[in-house]
Parts: sequence; C-alpha cells; structure tokens
Amino acid sequence: MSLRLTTNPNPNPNEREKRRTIDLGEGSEIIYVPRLLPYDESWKLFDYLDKEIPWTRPLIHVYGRSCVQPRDTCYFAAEGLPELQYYKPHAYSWDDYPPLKEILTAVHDALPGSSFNSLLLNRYKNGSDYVAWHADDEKVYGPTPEIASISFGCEREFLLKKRPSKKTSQVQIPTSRREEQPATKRLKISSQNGQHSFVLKHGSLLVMRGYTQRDWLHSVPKRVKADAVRINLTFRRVEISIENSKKPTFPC
Ligand SMILES: O=C(O)CCC(=O)C(=O)O
Ligand SMILES: [Fe+2]
Repeated sequence: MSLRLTTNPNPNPNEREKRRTIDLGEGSEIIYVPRLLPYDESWKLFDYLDKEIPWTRPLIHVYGRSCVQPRDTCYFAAEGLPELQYYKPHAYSWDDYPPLKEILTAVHDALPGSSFNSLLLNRYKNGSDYVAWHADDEKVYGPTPEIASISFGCEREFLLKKRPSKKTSQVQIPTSRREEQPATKRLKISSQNGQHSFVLKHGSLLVMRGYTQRDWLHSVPKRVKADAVRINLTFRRVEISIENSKKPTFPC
C-alpha cells in the first residue's frame, strides 16, 4: 500500500495555521497540529494499521505485580537499538510496513531536525481501554526526549499534569500564560488547575518536547462514551549508549 504522502502533507492552509505551541513552562513544550495528515488518507492508514499490524495485549510486570496492558500494542525499532526496560517487546522492522515509513516522513517534514528511530503503537478498542498516568522517561530516550504522537480514528482525551519532582518545584501555570493561548476552545484544548487536556483528532500530531517527560505525566483516561477504535503512534528516538538504565514511571 502506498499513500504517496507528500513532504507537505497538509494541503489546507487554514489547517496548517492551527499549529499551536503550548509553553508548559520551565523548558517543557507541547506542539499540536490538528490535521497533519489529510482526512481521507488518515482513514486509509487507520484501516491498514488496524488490519496489518501484529497487535498484542501483553502482560506487564510492574512494582511486583502483573497486569494485562489495557490496550493493544506493537513496537518497531531500527536495527541494533537497546531494548526498552518497562517491558521487552519484540521489535519489528518498519521496512516491512511501508505506510509506517510514509507517516514517519510526514512527521520528520513537520518537525525539521528530528530523527526518530523507534515507534510504539497503541490500539484502544473502545473507551474502556486506556493508558494510565506515566512519563516516557526511560533513560534510553535521553534527558529531553522528543515524542511525536499521531492519532487515527476515535477522538480521545489526552491529559497532562505536572508531577512533583526533586528537580523542580511544583508550580502552577500562571493564568496569564494560559490566556495567551488563542482559540484553544475551538481546537478543544483546555487548561484547568495546571492540568492540560487535548482532544486528539483523527490525523493529528501532538509533540512533547524539552523536559515534558521529566516534569509532567500524561494519560489517555477511560471514557465510557468513546465507542470506537483509536490507533495511536508514538515516534521516539532511542539513544545508542545506555548504562544504568532506570525503570520508567509506567504503572500499566
Ligand atoms: O495514546 C496516546 O495518545 C498516548 C500513548 C502514550 O502515552 C504512550 O504510548 O506512551
Ligand atoms: Fe506516553
């Protein structure tokens, strides 16, 4: 399957203008592009991913207990990268899945200077599937990981909240800064009590940058009203040298 995504995959200038950068403060930043990929192509990609990806629902061992991960998952990585620590998934090669490479090209075009070499996919069958509060802070990603997240299918809420940290004090985002962000309501982005909420649209891109993994937690909570499948791709960069890998903050 070839979708021939162009290097500028967003043909609608109005959509392109909706790219938002949200400064979380203290070196953490979110970028949100509501339509990175054209709507119809995004549905073709959804169907392809739903059918062709070798999804599994693994058993995860954390904090001395086991739980079935509450969503389907699959992992892709360039050859020779170190393993992930929070669970050790089989690493598939995206050479065998050309549409994944086309999506990666679109992401690289949108984020000049980025160079992702691994990909974690999630499939949420309905609103009972979720990802709990966590940070993607495995040492393999380095101190300031850039994580690019693409969503397809059912819109789901993505939440961010500040986490208590030894390195930084727990500071609320000033109201004034929140008000500087234009048109957040139209884009279904909101902030309350220092917590941020994004409704991730079909074909959208959300990027976490800077110290977001060190200072913030994120989640996709259960939503009873979400009655359809959502597929999410998170592109990451694994650094080659790892020593003393630390366990990530990933409950389930
Ligand atoms: O599904 C999402 O939007 C987020 C997934 C996520 O946080 C992860 O895979 O680490
Ligand atoms: Fe995550």
